Order: sequence, then structure tokens, then C-alpha cells
Amino acid sequence: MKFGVVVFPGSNCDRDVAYVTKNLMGQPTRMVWHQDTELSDLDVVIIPGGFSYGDYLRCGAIAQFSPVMQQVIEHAQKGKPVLGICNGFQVLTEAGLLPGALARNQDLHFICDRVPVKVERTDLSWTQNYQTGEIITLPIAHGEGRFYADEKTLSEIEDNGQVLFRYEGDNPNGSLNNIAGICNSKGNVLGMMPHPERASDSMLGNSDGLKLFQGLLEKVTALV
Ligand SMILES: N[C@@H](CCC(=O)O)C(=O)O
Repeated sequence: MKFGVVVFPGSNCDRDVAYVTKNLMGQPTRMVWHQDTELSDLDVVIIPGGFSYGDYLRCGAIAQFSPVMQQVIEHAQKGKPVLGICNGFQVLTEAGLLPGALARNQDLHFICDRVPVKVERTDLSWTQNYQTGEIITLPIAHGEGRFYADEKTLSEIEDNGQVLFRYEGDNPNGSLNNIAGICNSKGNVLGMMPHPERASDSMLGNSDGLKLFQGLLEKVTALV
């Protein structure tokens, strides 16, 4: 399975993601510069964390206009997997591939921590290797991670079962309904604020995030 990792000016988790897909999972992985407009060789597109365009205006607000994004949208429209981690999640909401928005954390501080996260749904490839209701620990590092959606959108997200990950216990950033990660209605686009790639190598003391990437290898057809 071939992975593509999108790189914007200011991305800083691109190599961490590639380390997981290439070194830990042994899958072909291509770094995709944001001006690249050819993604047809890829099975999975990952938009990594970081500070694309210096987080000017709003996180992800400028990256959505990069040339690569039109191809990312087409990739998603074909039902192929797209994962946005942290800044990648912000880019996906800005691009309209996921509902809602990520606003500044409620205390207006950048948060860097490890937090318990509950896996809500396990019938999609992304989460099939977890148990429903399992509490995992994942790193977070963001200034704009407070998930927000208007009332109607929020109830649609909940009613459709689009919440895959929820903060357990303390809500670190004020996200509505403790939302940490959502998918689109088809299930093939996932955005999450926690960083699974930073919790994938047991050498770092936590590999709770690895199962998410491994899930993609085993049953991609279950995504749609
Ligand atoms: N720059 C973004 C995300 C950071 C990241 O992706 O790690 C923020 O502060 O909200």
C-alpha cells in the first residue's frame, strides 16, 4: 500500500509520519510537496501536523489553497483514505472535507501533553484494531484544537457516528462534546488532533497510535 505524506512550508511532523509508514510498517511512502498535483499513484494521503504557512490567519487557512489540495479533494471523493493529523485536521476542515472548525484552545494557551482518548467506533479500517470504548493514550500539541460546529452540524456528526475519538476525563482544549477526531459521513476521511504517529514506536514508550496506521493495511474496503 502506497502512502503519500503532504509537505507544506511549515509542516513539521511529515518525517515522523513517514517513519511510521515506511520504517515501522515497511510500506512505500512518498513525500508530496504542496505544489505537486499528481497523487494517482497513492492509496493513502496523510496531511501531517505542524505550522503550515506559519499558522498565519488561522491554522490551515492558507494551506487549503495549495495546489495539492485539489488532488487531495479528488482522492477523498474517490473514497480513498485521507488522514489529517493536528494541523492536517485543521487543513481538512478549512478545505471542507470535514465538518466543523478548530478554534483556539479555550485557555488560549498552546497545549503539549499526553492525554487519554476513547475510541468510539471500531467498524472502520482506521480503528478496527482497537476495542470499542478502549482508552488509549496519545500526545497532543496544539494552540487551535478546540473543535467547534454549529448545533445542527454537531448533531449530524453525532447522529451519523462520525466521532471516532473523544477526550476521556478532562477536556484539554474545550472541544464540543470532547471531540478529538471525526470522520466524514463515508468514513474515508479522518481528522484528529492527537498525534498517533508520535505514539507508534514502542522505543518511545507508547505504541497506542500504531494500530491506527496498521488498520489501513488490513481492510481498506471497509472504509466505504
Ligand atoms: N499549528 C497547529 C497544530 C500543531 C501541530 O500540528 O502539531 C496548532 O498550534 O494548533
